[in-house]
Amino acid sequence: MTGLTMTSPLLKTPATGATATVRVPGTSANLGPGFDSLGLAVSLYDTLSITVLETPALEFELSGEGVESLPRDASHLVVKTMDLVWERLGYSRGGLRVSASNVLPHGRGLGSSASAIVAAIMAANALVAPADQQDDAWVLQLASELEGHPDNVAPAIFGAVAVSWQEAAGFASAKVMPHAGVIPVAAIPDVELKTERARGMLPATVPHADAAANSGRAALLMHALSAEPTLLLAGTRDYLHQDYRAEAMPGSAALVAQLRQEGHAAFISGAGPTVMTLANGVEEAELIVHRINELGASTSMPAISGVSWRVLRLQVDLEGAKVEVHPSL
Ligand SMILES: Nc1ncnc2c1ncn2[C@@H]1O[C@H](COP(=O)(O)OP(=O)(O)O)[C@@H](O)[C@H]1O
Ligand SMILES: N[C@@H](CCOP(=O)(O)O)C(=O)O
Repeated sequence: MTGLTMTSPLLKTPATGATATVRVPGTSANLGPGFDSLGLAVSLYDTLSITVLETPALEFELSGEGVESLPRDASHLVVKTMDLVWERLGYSRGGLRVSASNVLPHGRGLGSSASAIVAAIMAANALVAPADQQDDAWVLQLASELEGHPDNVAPAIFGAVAVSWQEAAGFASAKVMPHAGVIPVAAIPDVELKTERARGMLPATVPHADAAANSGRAALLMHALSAEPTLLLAGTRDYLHQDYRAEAMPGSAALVAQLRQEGHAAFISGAGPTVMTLANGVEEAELIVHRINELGASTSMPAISGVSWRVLRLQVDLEGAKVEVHPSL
């Protein structure tokens, strides 16, 4: 490691030889009625390691999701995001080795782009001189700006359940610990839906009655999630986005409807098409896993069985993204 050097009178460079490693959870946003504001972190993790090279090369060691399709140049989301961080902090990039082990599926509503942005910001921030490093509130602000909404990035940074909002001063978020009985079950279809496309399906305005009903459910959901999980089914009812997007994910819409009819708190995870269900305890979680597999195998509901589902019983991640630097700066 050669330490921090000056490339011009104005720009510093990150410490060559140092490696920052970030482990970042995936997230499930909206949780039904919390469009663009609520999200929770789940126990699926991407790992990103960035090494600052002495040469100007960009090297990529990618594995897992997106290995065939992600760019291997400065247009890679991680590199673009790190460049922006360093520009804002008065640094310039030289060469980098980007090693990414991607577990989060892309375009499925589990916040892969948000987690990649958070990991990149945290890695870039950890590689500048300690005096230039920024706090988590700064990370939240920049990540929300880049993602366009805070509901995925906040739980990816802080873990647990995040309630996020925006005002003149910027984005902010409160961390809420879930009741220990809450278990997320993800049903991930083998089809992708870009968040951008799903956002384009939303109307510019909604009826006041829907907005009012949605506010009540969002408030109820926070009580259900933190104190009374028997109310999760009522608390996860959404009026603002799921119906408008259903035609882009008919199998997911059918699965949500069927699980809710059977009494389980199912909703579209983020912009979809993953279906997330919040179980109240292990017994209900096992029942939900069994039931989704059964519906997927039965010919009686072709909208559901026409899709191939990967069903995962998860946990709520309580800690959020973690970064380590070797050797330490
Ligand atoms: N780990 C990653 N590294 C680089 N780019 C990523 C990564 N994860 C996601 N992306 C980019 O984000 C896109 C998916 O974003 P989006 O449509 O918002 O879906 P998601 O719900 O998974 O966030 C991918 O197609 C890819 O371009
Ligand atoms: N509130 C956003 C959430 C998008 O989440 P993602 O995991 O699909 O990126 C929306 O509903 O558009």
